Amino acid sequence: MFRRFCTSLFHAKQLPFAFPLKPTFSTPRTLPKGLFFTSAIKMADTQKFRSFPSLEKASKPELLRALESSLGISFSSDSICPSPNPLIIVISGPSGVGKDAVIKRLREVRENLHFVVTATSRGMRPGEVNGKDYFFVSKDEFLSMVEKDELLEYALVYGDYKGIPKKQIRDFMAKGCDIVLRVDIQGAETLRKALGDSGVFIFLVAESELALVERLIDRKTESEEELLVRIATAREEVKRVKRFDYVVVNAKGKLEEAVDLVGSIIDAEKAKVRQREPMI
Ligand SMILES: Nc1ncnc2c1ncn2[C@@H]1O[C@H](COP(=O)(O)OP(=O)(O)OP(=O)(O)O)[C@@H](O)[C@H]1O
Repeated sequence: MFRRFCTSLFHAKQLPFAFPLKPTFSTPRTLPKGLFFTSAIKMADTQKFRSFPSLEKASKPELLRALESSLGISFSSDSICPSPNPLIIVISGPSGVGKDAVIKRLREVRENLHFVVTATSRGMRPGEVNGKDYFFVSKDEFLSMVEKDELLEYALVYGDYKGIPKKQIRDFMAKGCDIVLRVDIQGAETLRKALGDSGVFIFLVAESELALVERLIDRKTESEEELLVRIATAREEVKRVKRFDYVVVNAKGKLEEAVDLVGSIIDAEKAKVRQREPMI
């Protein structure tokens, strides 16, 4: 490996174009400047005046010291890439597709995610916990939050206000957490306007329309009328998939696969050279 490194550097001396003076991309995740270029220049000089310990006989620390001394630098054990930016992940999809189910499982299997608790003007129901299920506020308090631009997105749902507090997102992003927002398709569209490309938008779908309808029937939480509305709405909503970044199929009995794919999306976003930069 070391030999290959040296050989390519020696060739680089003869072929200067092999090492462009500037990286060909600019990105928030650039490698530390000078690491390779400085090494290349100094390394080329070293053969003139340094005798190197035998690669076969010298210990690794000896070789490291020799390399540092030859290159005139000391190797840093600091991370080569800066930490990735926190993500804002928006999970959306038609009613009954499994948003809650996916998020519940994601909560169990992944760390460092903050699942945003929505503020609502609706009264607390028995068993609900303030700050866990929702942040319960009065209608006046909610409207004052709207007035002060404290909500990233809000809507009037069946007579009650629901909204996403910006402060909560800011606070958890400052702690290095990724943020997960679970919203309906309309909410996702509003968030897209607010966040643009700085958010990661994931559209959950069932494997087929039939599967989605069966899931809604099995859930047994909707009246006949509600079922009809939800199915009609879902038909329209599926057409909006193009406005999302990713689509994840949550097929019957394959919740785990859907959750794994969401996890992989998060991992891939973390490895992106050009990181998203959420501004809230
Ligand atoms: N992969 C799956 N296979 C089988 N059943 C599933 C799967 N994912 C979710 N379900 C079930 O489908 C039903 C709907 O799921 P869930 O309530 O999570 O949907 P939702 O998208 O959050 O719905 P809504 O937007 O109406 O709240 C639930 O009974 C859930 O347990």
